[in-house]
Amino acid sequence: MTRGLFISFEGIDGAGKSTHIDSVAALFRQAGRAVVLTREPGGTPLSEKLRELVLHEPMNALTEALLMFAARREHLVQVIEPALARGDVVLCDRFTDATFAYQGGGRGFDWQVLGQLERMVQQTPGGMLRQPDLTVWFDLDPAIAAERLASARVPDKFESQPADFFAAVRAGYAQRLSEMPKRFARIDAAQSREAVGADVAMVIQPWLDRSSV
Ligand SMILES: Nc1ncnc2c1ncn2[C@@H]1O[C@H](COP(=O)(O)OP(=O)(O)O)[C@@H](O)[C@H]1O
Ligand SMILES: Cc1cn([C@H]2C[C@H](O)[C@@H](COP(=O)(O)OP(=O)(O)O)O2)c(=O)[nH]c1=O
Repeated sequence: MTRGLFISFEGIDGAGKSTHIDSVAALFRQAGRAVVLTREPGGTPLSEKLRELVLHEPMNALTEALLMFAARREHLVQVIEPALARGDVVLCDRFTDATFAYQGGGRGFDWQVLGQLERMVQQTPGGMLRQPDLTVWFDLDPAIAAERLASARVPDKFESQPADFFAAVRAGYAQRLSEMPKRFARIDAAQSREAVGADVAMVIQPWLDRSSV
């Protein structure tokens, strides 16, 4: 049976993730794979309710971190683990690196405590720590992301944060990459849409090759 594949997409708000995820899904479908396209916070009816709360209500930093992990636990148990067990490709718009980057880097919440929650929440049925096989990080200067977003949409709780918040979020992503370099692919998201798309296709290619054997 084909092995399941778990890919997450990360970056500060406005870095370009949503622009490219559908084309990655199309590439895997062309290679004959079943694709589950999902997102965090969210991905199940309960987790989507938690998303509404966490993106729109002011709250304490620990409450925010716990709600992110509560939504993630449901998402893992109800959607991600069953899909991987079937051998599907799971493409997830944000996963735990976002919690380290936003709640850890951006809000300054304790990194070690996030690590403890990660180990508790992401334990697989077989007792392993579930992590994405590949994390595509759209790395972008917050000033460029802010310019792109200004004309694009009404900001939510995080998107309306000041530039130094996003500089800290970006540093949080860089820290995660330095801790787990093997699963990360950093994309220079300041390039044109076409160039970013080509880089994304390049980092996906080895996983597509494995899909067609
Ligand atoms: N490479 C790019 N150059 C210029 N604008 C871009 C680029 N990639 C995406 N955008 C635009 O920037 C905005 C944010 O992109 P989006 O994909 O929604 O970001 P994210 O999902 O990471 O928040 C959108 O209006 C999108 O059309
Ligand atoms: C998954 C996750 C997201 N977030 C934040 C990042 C984003 O600002 C917001 C929602 O992400 P996203 O789905 O990228 O928003 P949009 O659909 O508007 O592009 O939640 C966290 O703070 N911690 C987390 O663990």
